[in-house]
Amino acid sequence: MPHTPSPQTFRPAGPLRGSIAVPGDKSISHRSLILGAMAVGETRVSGLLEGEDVLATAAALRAMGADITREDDGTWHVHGVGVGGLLQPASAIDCGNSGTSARLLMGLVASHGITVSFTGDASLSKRPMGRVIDPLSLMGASFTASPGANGTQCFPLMLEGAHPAVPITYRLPMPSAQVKSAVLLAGLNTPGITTVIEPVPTRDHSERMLRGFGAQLDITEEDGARIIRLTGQPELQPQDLTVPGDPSSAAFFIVAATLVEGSDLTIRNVGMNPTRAGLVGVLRAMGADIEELEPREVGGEPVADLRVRHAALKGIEVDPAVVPSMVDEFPVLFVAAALAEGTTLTRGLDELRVKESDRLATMAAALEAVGARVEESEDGLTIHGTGGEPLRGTANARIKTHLDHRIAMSMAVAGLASRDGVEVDDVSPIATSFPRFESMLSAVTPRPA
Ligand SMILES: O=C(O)C1=C[C@@H](OP(=O)(O)O)[C@@H](O)[C@H](O)C1
Ligand SMILES: C=C(OP(=O)(O)O)C(=O)O
Repeated sequence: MPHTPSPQTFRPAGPLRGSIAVPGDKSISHRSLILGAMAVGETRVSGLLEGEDVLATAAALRAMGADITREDDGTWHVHGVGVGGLLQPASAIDCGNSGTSARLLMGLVASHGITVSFTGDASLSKRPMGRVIDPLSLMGASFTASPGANGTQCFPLMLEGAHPAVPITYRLPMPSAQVKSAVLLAGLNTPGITTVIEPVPTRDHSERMLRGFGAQLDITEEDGARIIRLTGQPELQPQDLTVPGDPSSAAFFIVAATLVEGSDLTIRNVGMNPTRAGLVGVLRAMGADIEELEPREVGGEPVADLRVRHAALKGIEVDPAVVPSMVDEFPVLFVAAALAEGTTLTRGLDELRVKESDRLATMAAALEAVGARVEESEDGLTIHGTGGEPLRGTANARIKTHLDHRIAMSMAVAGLASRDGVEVDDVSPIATSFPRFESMLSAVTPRPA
């Protein structure tokens, strides 16, 4: 079906005030459905993110035999097929815009004796799949992929799973939780021990949840690398799960409240897993006022309420070591940097070029279009901030979002801190990760009379 864009203008607004709870964590939501589908019996999930990406994972798992339903009270029930129990789907699995669905499901399927076609939207079809094809091929799966730009292997593709698959030891060539998780999920139905070596730690939700479902997972550290060993073919036990709020969704409100004068906003139930919470530390180093209230644990993950008050920001040099813990938050950090006093320098962001869009090029163009001063390098942006002066906004131009939800939401935040407002070309991709973003933003930002 051809995609019909929905343009939208985000205008300057008054202070953000009150209290909100952002929707469930996208990464944890995908994993709770996937591991629920691999358990025998009923897993119950509350707080699941009902965004298009997660719904694509649910539809895929249903097509392969899991029974997944939603109760009127918002609780999801997953009746799993057990490790090794996936069935051949009747038609292609459509992952939509979701890299996480694509790569995690490819891993899951790779050690089942089934053949599956995978498809996705125009954005997903440009993203590199060789990074999961390589290790999954070593495990015995075979692939017929579509050729992408510069010799990459892309969607649509056909995956013929291996049964039995071969356990491997795989050292991640790039910091990617999706690749790590794909290999571990393939390892579930593989006899013996599958090992992933992670030189740079990435989000660890898969590891936490695999243990929670009863898999045997040994994690050690050697020379700064994490070594994760999964014993194959466990019987996973169904769980009652609560998904914490998504720090990547909270990020837009954290930055918006920091930038708009007079703001005092509390964001409840935000996941604070150290492998995800890098943005809070970087914003604090820039001068942000973010208070952590009632730190606690929800569903095996650290969580807190965040009280964010307006503060003037200063540009900094962002340590490349924090990149994996805030990889999806850079687009909105760039907006914060554009309004800070002085220069913000970012490096080590090569992975941003292979997300829903090339987020370095897309954000450099978007910020320039609203009057910011930006220099793009191979692996980062250097941004010379206005020192708090509002950005000009889009005059007669529309920001190109390239089917990228994070660009649309980041530029919506830029609109709040602009003089003339910011018009983005398409807000529909926001529904992939944060369907209620616009209504929540309106609820906490009364328009100036
Ligand atoms: O594992 C996950 O749930 C995710 C991992 C990250 O991708 P990479 O593994 O490609 O870095 C992140 O950008 C994505 O939004 C979600
Ligand atoms: C990169 C993202 O997601 P995915 O890889 O699942 O498409 C994101 O949500 O920013």
